[in-house]
Amino acid sequence: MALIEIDDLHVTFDAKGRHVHAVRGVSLAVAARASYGLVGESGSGKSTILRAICGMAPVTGGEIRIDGRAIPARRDRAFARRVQMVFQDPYASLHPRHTIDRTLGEPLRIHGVARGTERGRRILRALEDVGLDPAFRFRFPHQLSGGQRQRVAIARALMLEPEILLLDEPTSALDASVQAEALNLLSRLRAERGLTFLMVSHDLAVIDHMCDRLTVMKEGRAVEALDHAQLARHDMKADYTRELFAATTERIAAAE
Ligand SMILES: Nc1ncnc2c1ncn2[C@@H]1O[C@H](COP(=O)(O)OP(=O)(O)OP(=O)(O)O)[C@@H](O)[C@H]1O
Repeated sequence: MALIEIDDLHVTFDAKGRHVHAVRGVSLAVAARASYGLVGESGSGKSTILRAICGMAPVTGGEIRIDGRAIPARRDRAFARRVQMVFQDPYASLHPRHTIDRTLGEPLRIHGVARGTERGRRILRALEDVGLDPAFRFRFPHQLSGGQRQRVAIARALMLEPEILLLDEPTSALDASVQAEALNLLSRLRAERGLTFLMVSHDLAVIDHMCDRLTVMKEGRAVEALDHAQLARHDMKADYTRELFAATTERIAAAE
């Protein structure tokens, strides 16, 4: 059985008289310890799928299951301990007036795990795990580079030792070299901790590098699901996937 199962998911936003059917019957299954990608152009509904899993988007049809169980309508503490999300923009997702110590300590405090010196030890270990010097502990987000801030966001997501990370364009706000380092860090952490990733990117090259399986999204629908080997063989059925692949190959060739 897959760890994450999404079955005929629909998400519909009704805002200011506008009716947006953002996700239109998407199904997918993510095996435990796998890394699964969602790729597609802007507005295709990728982020909305991650938000729906976290209870941050209105599900109007279908079901999401984790370990065979429908996720609770109100995502409870137990859910937060299993599933965490990392957002694209670490500056927006970190509180500007909280030190890194406070940011990393917050999940522990809320969940009542590790107090006093043990909490401090966990914070230092979390910094080390994402390759940040202990000196960063009492700094503020504006004193860090974009790559360092995203490492803090990753560390925060891992504080409660979740099984699943939902990654929404986790590196697209970063420069190319910093992006590669952050992707390598995520891959290493996944291997070391046996994490399961569901990762969104508009960049097929990123998804190809990171994921063993992917779904291509367009206008709220899943166009096609492929595994790594099919992608390598260019074994794709949909014209849209082929176009996306050709555009990525051209971009990489132009950059080299
Ligand atoms: N809170 C919201 N209220 C109204 N419409 C929304 C909301 N969030 C997303 N949408 C709409 O849902 C559609 C899918 O958006 P979504 O952010 O999931 O796309 P995406 O593929 O992740 O693209 P991007 O990379 O640009 O975020 C878009 O048309 C978007 O405008």
